Amino acid sequence: MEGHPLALHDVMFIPALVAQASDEQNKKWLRRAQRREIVGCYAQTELGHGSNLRKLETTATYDVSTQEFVLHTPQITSLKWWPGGLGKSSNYAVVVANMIVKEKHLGPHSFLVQLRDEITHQSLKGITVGDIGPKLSFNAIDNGFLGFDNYRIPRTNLLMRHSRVEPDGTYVKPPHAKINYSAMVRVRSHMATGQGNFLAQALTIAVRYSTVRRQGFIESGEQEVKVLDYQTQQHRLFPSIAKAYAFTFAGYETIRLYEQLLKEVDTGNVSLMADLHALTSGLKSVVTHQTAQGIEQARMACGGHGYSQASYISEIFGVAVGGCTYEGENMVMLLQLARYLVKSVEQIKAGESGKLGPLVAYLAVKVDGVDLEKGVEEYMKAFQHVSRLQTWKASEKFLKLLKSGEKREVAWNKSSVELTRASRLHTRLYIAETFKRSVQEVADPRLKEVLTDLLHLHVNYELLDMATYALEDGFLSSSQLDYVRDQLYFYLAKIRPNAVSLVDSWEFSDMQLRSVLGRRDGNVYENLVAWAKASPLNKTDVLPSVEKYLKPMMNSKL
Ligand SMILES: CCCCCCCC/C=C\CCCCCCC/C=C/C(=O)SCCNC(=O)CCNC(=O)[C@H](O)C(C)(C)COP(=O)(O)OP(=O)(O)OC[C@H]1O[C@@H](n2cnc3c(N)ncnc32)[C@H](O)[C@@H]1OP(=O)(O)O
Ligand SMILES: Cc1cc2nc3c(=O)[nH]c(=O)nc-3n(C[C@H](O)[C@H](O)[C@H](O)COP(=O)(O)OP(=O)(O)OC[C@H]3O[C@@H](n4cnc5c(N)ncnc54)[C@H](O)[C@@H]3O)c2cc1C
Repeated sequence: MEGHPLALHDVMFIPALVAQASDEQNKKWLRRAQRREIVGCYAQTELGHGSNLRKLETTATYDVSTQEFVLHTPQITSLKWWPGGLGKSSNYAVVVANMIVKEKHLGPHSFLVQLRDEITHQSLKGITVGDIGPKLSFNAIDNGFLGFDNYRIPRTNLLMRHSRVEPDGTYVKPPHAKINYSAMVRVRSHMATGQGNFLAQALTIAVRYSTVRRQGFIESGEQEVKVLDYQTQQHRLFPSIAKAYAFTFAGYETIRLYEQLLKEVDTGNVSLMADLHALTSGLKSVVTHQTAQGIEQARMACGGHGYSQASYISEIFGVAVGGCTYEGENMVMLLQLARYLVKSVEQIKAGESGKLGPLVAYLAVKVDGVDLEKGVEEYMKAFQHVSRLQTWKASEKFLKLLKSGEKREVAWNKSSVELTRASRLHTRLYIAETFKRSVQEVADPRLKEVLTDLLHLHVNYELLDMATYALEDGFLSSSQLDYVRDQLYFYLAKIRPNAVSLVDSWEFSDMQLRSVLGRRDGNVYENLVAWAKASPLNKTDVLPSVEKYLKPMMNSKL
């Protein structure tokens, strides 16, 4: 859970080679990387810039006389900073640098760069590399810094699957300007399943513990109740169980789309790139945020013992919450999706609704009202309505500011909170729709029934959470919201008997969970005592600090 120093080798280094190095280059590098003869990382972020890639400062200047690129770190803010596995483990890196050929700045490009000697592992001359120090979590990963002092690499170390620099310095452009961002798009495509998994771990711990923990009464005179029987506890945990399933289903879809994109790009078709970028930008942001919230609620649902490291939930939280920042800070990525939404609105206004992609076609179709009692399809229409309403409002705000003479960037900034709201609603619609589609496809009737309950819980919880938007223009009445609330409480109670099975079905082993509270056998109290006794502070009855500090204080006459 704390991460693995070679994680980025598998998660980004190899995928970057697969997607961006030419077949010829990969004959040399890929097999070696796959066999782990070389260990790599993905070095893009710098001390001064992470979000705004166009301002990366590391330069790769082509020297036509030697047919080499000269990598250089011009100032302190240009140091690579954060890449996982860079500090101590990697001897190679895919380095993203601003490429300069014949004095022309050609923007960020990826290079394979050797950092350390393959035998001694010592850093090479011209390279400064090290670890950035302890972090909130992920402390088994050596996130690192890296500087170049006019460090030379062969021309052929530019990853040349999509763009090239010929020996004479002729630049051959890629088929899409952002194709070099593919390693990030890949991780973003996988993040919904990855985060769903983190949320699932925390929920397994909290739900299991909530059936062991007895405290208080619902009806007087009986045995104290399992805390999972409280409606508030169910409300804290069950909507997140639904989300963990929903994120996993949505993630399967984005992984499939990414694989499709890879194949299409190889045949020169880059048409899916904009759609997938918009989709994964929004999904990564919403899923990481809701996962962090869900894990924190799971921790609190375990009361005092949730705060102990014996719960292990704090470590899961630390790792998962990193996802709000890495692979694009959430606000920045929500605004990427917002660009796509605003463009869609502009298309509709220009009478080109027919050209809209399937995920945004609903923006052009108005619905007057819904009958929620008819079922999930009507909820989908309600989600579409709130997303459409907010997307149009935010877009109109931006377009009006533009029309009034504001500069594009200023108008964008003044509309940005509203735009991020639109992106979230659009993404939550997508999650609900993929959840619905996935449940409909389940063949086993008993499984389908339980998952359908979770789906109903999800749509009621989500709609209630978006109620302000739905009430704003009178689309939903307050009596409809009362119906949504009643449904929500109905499904909380209906799911209760299946709650443990729903988390057990994720099949985490005790070794994976590392939680005293979430043990499969439920022997929480005995093991909490054993865990506490094993604490380093309990190795001796009297600590050295007693002689050193406590006694002088206690014996002092002052
Ligand atoms: C087996 C798989 C494993 C995966 C597991 C993951 C699950 C988690 C589980 C465990 C975790 C263990 C490991 C953790 C790993 C953590 C590793 C972390 C790594 C990193 O963080 S790497 C660094 C990531 N950095 C970023 O993400 C930077 C964010 N910034 C950007 O991406 C860009 O700067 C930008 C997109 C914000 C803006 O780019 P730019 O300035 O160049 O472009 P704009 O002017 O804004 O837009 C112009 C135009 O381009 C379009 N565009 C932008 N990007 C793309 C793209 N990628 N594809 C297609 N199109 C793109 C943009 O939409 C604009 O279009 P329009 O003009 O609007 O049409
Ligand atoms: C655990 C972890 C692992 C990482 N691993 C890697 C790795 O392997 N390789 C790698 O290269 N990098 C890695 N990173 C770096 C990571 O990708 C960046 O930190 C991330 O992209 C955010 O960029 P930043 O740090 O520049 O944030 P900043 O952009 O400085 O964000 C600060 C604030 O400014 C806001 N902001 C910035 N730009 C805008 C804008 N245009 N509009 C509105 N608000 C804005 C943000 O929303 C945020 O609130 C890792 C980071 C972490 C935490």
